[in-house]
Amino acid sequence: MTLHDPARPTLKLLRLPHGEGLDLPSYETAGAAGMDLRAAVAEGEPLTLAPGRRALVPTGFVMEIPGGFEAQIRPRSGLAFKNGITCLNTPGTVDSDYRGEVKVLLVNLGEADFVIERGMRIAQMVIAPVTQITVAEVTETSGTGRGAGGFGSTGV
Ligand SMILES: O=c1ccn([C@H]2C[C@H](O)[C@@H](COP(=O)(O)OP(=O)(O)OP(=O)(O)O)O2)c(=O)[nH]1
Ligand SMILES: [Mg+2]
Repeated sequence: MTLHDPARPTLKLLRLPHGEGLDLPSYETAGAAGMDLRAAVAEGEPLTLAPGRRALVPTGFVMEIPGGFEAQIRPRSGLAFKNGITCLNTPGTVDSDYRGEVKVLLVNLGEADFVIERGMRIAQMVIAPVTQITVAEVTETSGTGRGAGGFGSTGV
C-alpha cells in the first residue's frame, strides 16, 4: 500500500498534554515498516535506565487504530546493538480498542546507564492486520506426518 493509496487506512492520534511539541510518530523513509516513537518524558528530566532495569516510557499519545489492525511496538536495532536497549515485551501489542496512552516497555540489557531524553526515538511501531478466529473445543484432531514432533524433532 503506497503513500497515496486511497485505501490506505488512517491512524488517529490524540495528543496528551505532555506530548505537546513532540513530532508525530512517522515513517523515517518511504519504505519503512515502522514509525519511530518518541519519549514523552519531561524536558530537563531525563529518565535514566540502569543496567538490568526496566521502565514504562510514555509516548504522549492515545491512538485509535482502525478495526482489523493492531500496533506492534518493537525495538530499534541501533539502540539494541549500541546500548543493549530493547522492548521487554517485544513485540508489544496495542489493541485496536485500547484508548490509554501508548507506552514503551524498555529494558536495559547493556552494561552502562542509558539516559532517555525528551523526544528521543526509543522504539518503532508497526501496524499489522489482525485475524480473529472462532474457537471450537473438539475431542480429537486430524492426523499429520509430524504428529507431536517438535522442538528440534527434524534435526538441526
Ligand atoms: O508495549 C505495549 C503493550 C501494551 N500497551 C497497551 C496497549 C494494549 O492494548 C494494552 C494491553 O496490552 P497487553 O494485552 O499486552 O497486556 P495485558 O497484560 O494482557 O493487559 P490487559 O489485561 O490490559 O490486556 O496495553 C502499550 O501501550 N504498549
Ligand atoms: Mg491483554
